[in-house]
Amino acid sequence: MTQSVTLRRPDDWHLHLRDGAMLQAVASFSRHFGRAIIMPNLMPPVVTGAQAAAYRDRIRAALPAEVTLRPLMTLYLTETTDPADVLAAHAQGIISAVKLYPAGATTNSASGVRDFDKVRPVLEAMAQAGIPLCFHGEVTDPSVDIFDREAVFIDRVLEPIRRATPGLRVVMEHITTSDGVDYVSGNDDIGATITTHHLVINRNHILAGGIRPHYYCLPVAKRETHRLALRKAATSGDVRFFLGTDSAPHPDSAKESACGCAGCFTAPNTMSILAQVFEEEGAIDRLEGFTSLNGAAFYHMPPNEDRIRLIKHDTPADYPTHIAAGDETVTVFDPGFPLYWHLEDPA
Ligand SMILES: NC(=O)N[C@@H](CC(=O)O)C(=O)O
Ligand SMILES: [Zn+2]
Ligand SMILES: [Zn+2]
Repeated sequence: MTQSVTLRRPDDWHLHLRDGAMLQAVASFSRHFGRAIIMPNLMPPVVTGAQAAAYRDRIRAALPAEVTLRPLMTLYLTETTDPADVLAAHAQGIISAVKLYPAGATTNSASGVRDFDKVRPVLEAMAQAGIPLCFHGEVTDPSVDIFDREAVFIDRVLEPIRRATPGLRVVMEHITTSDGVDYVSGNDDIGATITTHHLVINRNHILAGGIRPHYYCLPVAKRETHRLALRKAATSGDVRFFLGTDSAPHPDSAKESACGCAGCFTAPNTMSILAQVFEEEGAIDRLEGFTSLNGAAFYHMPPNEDRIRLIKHDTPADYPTHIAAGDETVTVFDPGFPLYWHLEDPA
């Protein structure tokens, strides 16, 4: 008997599409999504409404005509961001959210925030206008162990900012710990994205039996208990948790290096992997909430009207192991198991 599941078209609430040749190479791998929150950590970053509008137009131009993916733009918050520009970009429908990177926390985050008091006026304006703030939730204090940086961020940064700015709606991006799950579950005005890869790998996958640069991302995958907590949260039906793939392509030459950069490229096979994960958890009926309903509700947008279908076959789906991007290659995330769920689009 063939198993199949029909979902409202999913959305990706955290996606890196990059720019230039990389954008051209990766954009259509996200074609099965209805909308995607586009991360602004380009070099240089997307900091003004005008830059966001120009980047949105480059993304649209990179997508084939038949692809319906709608890019939802974000601004990269800096200590000199002008609250009036944020409000205007939002009022004009150019941006859907603002992204806060603690300076130095992750790829292209050097222009991020060091002194959180400096961004208080912007955050207050955002709270008033109902503009969501997306956090890369890790402290950068070198004395904090890399595996503890998310938990420490909650206590030192997230909770104080939320207390000081009542009504600010925040998304804790790509949570990786049970601390993140517990914090989000116990609060209002907060949502969390969970990536595909953090539902699949723990830190052993990166480090045991040889170092695997294509499993290295930030926040770094944690121990198995945390992966299990993420799987439980994603499949729980709690509307605060939704999909943000954090698909983050890098050239293989930059990953397979003495100082390899962070990011997993999961756009091509994300939906097949998620169907497998949700099936394993006995929660295939909750996949739609996670991929297609909860995030839209958080962003106060209607769910997509059209549907996609996933069908379980006897033979694994055929995904590329690498794609070409200009003169470079990019490795596609390998979940380590065969993918029997095939995406059929449209239903
Ligand atoms: N997640 C990652 O490991 N990398 C992202 C940045 C980010 O989302 O933190 C990237 O831009 O490559
Ligand atoms: Zn991040
Ligand atoms: Zn990201």
